[in-house]
Amino acid sequence: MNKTKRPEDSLTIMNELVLPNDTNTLNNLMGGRLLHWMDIAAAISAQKHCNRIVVTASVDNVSFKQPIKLGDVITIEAKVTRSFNTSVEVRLDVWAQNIPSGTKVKSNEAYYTFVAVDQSGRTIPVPELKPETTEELELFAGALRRRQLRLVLAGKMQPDDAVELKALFAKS
Ligand SMILES: CC(=O)SCCNC(=O)CCNC(=O)[C@H](O)C(C)(C)COP(=O)(O)OP(=O)(O)OC[C@H]1O[C@@H](n2cnc3c(N)ncnc32)[C@H](O)[C@@H]1OP(=O)(O)O
Repeated sequence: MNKTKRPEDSLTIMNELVLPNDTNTLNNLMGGRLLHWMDIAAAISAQKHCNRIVVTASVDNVSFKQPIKLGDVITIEAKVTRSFNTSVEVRLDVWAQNIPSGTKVKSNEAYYTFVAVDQSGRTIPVPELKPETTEELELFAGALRRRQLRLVLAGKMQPDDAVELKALFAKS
């Protein structure tokens, strides 16, 4: 059976320079280009955890808080937060750095879900994840609720079965 992994084992850091071909007419990074880079970084991270081919199953809400400008350096950090049966959740943090002015701002956060598949596209089990730090334990706990929310929204889980998610809204 698959060996247990740590979140650190899947850490992936990707850098990209925003070039003219990546921007709109206001010289801002196109959202679709950033989502593409995020998908690649997250897929590499999921593959490091699974040691398998992975496919993107879903992308949670990604908000663009402020424009990223031409010439900025994008840093995308991706790490697996939790594994389930055949799927893993990957968290992404994105920063935009303007090297001449010395500024670096957090621009995006997101969660992507990947499913491990064999050469025929059949889903296969993934290794267990053992969180270690306080932050990793918090992300691990939250991953169960985020999974329930995305599966309910995708019509793949009955709301009544989303026990941990519903508990968030229960009156004490
Ligand atoms: C890196 C890339 O960009 S790859 C290219 C883009 N992605 C693709 O082409 C993927 C196309 N989609 C597929 O191949 C299929 O829908 C799959 C493999 C993702 C899921 O197949 P399904 O037949 O729905 O499989 P099934 O219902 O058995 O679920 C398998 C796993 O997917 C998860 N899953 C299915 N749909 C979703 C969803 N919308 N969101 C999150 N997880 C999902 C399930 O929870 C399950 O995880 P678990 O085994 O850990 O509990």
